[in-house]
Amino acid sequence: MIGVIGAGAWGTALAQAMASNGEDVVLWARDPAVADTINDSATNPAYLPGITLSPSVRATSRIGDLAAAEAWLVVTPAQAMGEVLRTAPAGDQPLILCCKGIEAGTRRLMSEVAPAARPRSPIAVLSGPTFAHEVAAGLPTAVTLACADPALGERLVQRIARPTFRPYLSDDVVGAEIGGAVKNVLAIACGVVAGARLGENGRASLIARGFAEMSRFGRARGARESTIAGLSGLGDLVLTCSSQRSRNFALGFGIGEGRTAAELLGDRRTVAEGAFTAPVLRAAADEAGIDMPVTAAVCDLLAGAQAADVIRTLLSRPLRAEA
Ligand SMILES: NC(=O)c1ccc[n+]([C@@H]2O[C@H](COP(=O)([O-])OP(=O)(O)OC[C@H]3O[C@@H](n4cnc5c(N)ncnc54)[C@H](O)[C@@H]3O)[C@@H](O)[C@H]2O)c1
Ligand SMILES: O=P(O)(O)OC[C@H](O)CO
Repeated sequence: MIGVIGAGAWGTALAQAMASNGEDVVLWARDPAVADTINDSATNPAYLPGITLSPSVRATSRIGDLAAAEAWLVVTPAQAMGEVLRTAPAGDQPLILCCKGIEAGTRRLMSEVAPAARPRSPIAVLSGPTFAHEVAAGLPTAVTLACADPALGERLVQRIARPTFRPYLSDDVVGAEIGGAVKNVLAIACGVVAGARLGENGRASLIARGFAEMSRFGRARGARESTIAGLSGLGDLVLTCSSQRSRNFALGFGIGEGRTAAELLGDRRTVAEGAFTAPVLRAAADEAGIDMPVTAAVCDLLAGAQAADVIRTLLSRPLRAEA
């Protein structure tokens, strides 16, 4: 049996993907009403409308019910992960961390938060181009499964692979996490370009310059170039920077159209992780002397700056060599 912690869009989709071969899945929802609805109707209309869940997905709001699962997929918002893991039942199950973000305040990656909350559990990171609805519908994708222990990583890859869900093994945990966290910030920027009707050229340029930022930050934190250029980095960056289905892109789109970040975030029920990651990323980059102008621009927009002013500032930076 596999446990899934968090019954939002991605947790529910992963539960469905894991259950697609009849595997028993226990899915923890913070809200008892969400767990009841999943068990009563085999749907999660609040977070993943239009998907009928397999009968082998059983939801619970009692986190102790996860004790019997042999591994846990951890799929809470990044800012809540440490707190949720501290309330989970004792044990040494491997944790597959699926949240994409950096903890505010501590500036820790999820792979640093989890062992502090749960020292006996080994960890892996799952990240890549994965819109929840597509994965739940059985459409194909490939992801990075990063684990420092190659034997455990291989075991987990075999355990979670499904015909249309292909994990590629890596030992670069930090690299996999940085791609997932940074692309959310860059997706907000690309959404602004689209919302402000600045054209496809501008969006493609921003993806490439954003990728340069992701690479610089990754290098400084010890990530491998090949990971940043892989599924969890470039793969997810391209996906999230290209579609209104991305919550981060949609947030940026609204800002580009002239609405304020505060107003857009106030309207949200679901998480746009880039809004939390951007200020932490900017602070970490500033401290380390890493140039991240797109990230800084996103922070200014989230703080209420006018899109037109921020775009003008970005475009008037001194010309420089590309590399
Ligand atoms: N949706 C996707 O397509 C997708 C794909 C890959 C990764 N992710 C990542 O997975 C993580 C979860 O995203 P999601 O799409 O499931 O989010 P979501 O907004 O759909 O759902 C968030 C879930 O977390 C719960 N929650 C909110 N605050 C909480 C708290 N303080 N403690 C515990 N639970 C809390 C909510 O009740 C909800 O069940 C994010 O880090 C996201 O970046 C999402
Ligand atoms: O909807 P977003 O922007 O949170 O993106 C979802 C996934 O991370 C895409 O891989």
